[in-house]
Amino acid sequence: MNPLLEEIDQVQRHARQLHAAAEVESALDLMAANISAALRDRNPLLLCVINGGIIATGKLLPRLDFPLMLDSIHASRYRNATSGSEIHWLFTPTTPLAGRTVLVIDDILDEGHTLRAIVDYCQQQGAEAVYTAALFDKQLDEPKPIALDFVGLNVENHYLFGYGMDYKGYLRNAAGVYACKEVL
Ligand SMILES: O=P(O)(O)OC[C@H]1O[C@H](OP(=O)(O)OP(=O)(O)O)[C@H](O)[C@@H]1O
Ligand code: HPA
Repeated sequence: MNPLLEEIDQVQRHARQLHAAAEVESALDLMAANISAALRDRNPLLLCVINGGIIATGKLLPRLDFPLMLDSIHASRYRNATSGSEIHWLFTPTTPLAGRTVLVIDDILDEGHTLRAIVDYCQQQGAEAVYTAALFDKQLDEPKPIALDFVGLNVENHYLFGYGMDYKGYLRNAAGVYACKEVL
């Protein structure tokens, strides 16, 4: 077998499930209700943070029954690795942000540098208000440079995969939240 696929298989087989799909789906329901209450009358522009935010965004959209627009932004800090470095901007939204209420949607807030940079970018583009949502907020001991307006679940401090979160580019499609076994 391809050595990377073999590693992915090992990681998946040794991983520990932290949250089952049903729990994440209930968290999405609650998140959508909170987003609706806050943004129903704001004609918001939703920004999906590619790649990780695709599942969170795709699952939230049909739960929101008010006028909204969708665009995306691609900022990557991990680039298929398990620790972050500098942010690479791969593309920015084509929809003008000036004067808009923007809701940035991602899979996970980890150290918070990616979301901080995206919010700064939206503000520099003249957005009137910028809200943030992530399906998961990793519980760290250190303070983060940004807090979420809408969050699904608080998650333990491990390297995770599933519901959009990847291990070396794979396992985003896992239907649950899994912690990789720590390599000591
Ligand atoms: O809070 P931080 O420590 O900045 O990490 C969170 C970011 O890291 C992941 O993206 P990644 O850079 O792995 O790109 P991806 O979306 O393609 O997975 C995730 O989707 C968030 O955007
Ligand atoms: O725990 C994580 N898993 C996957 N991608 C991530 N990006 C930041 N933290 C994580």
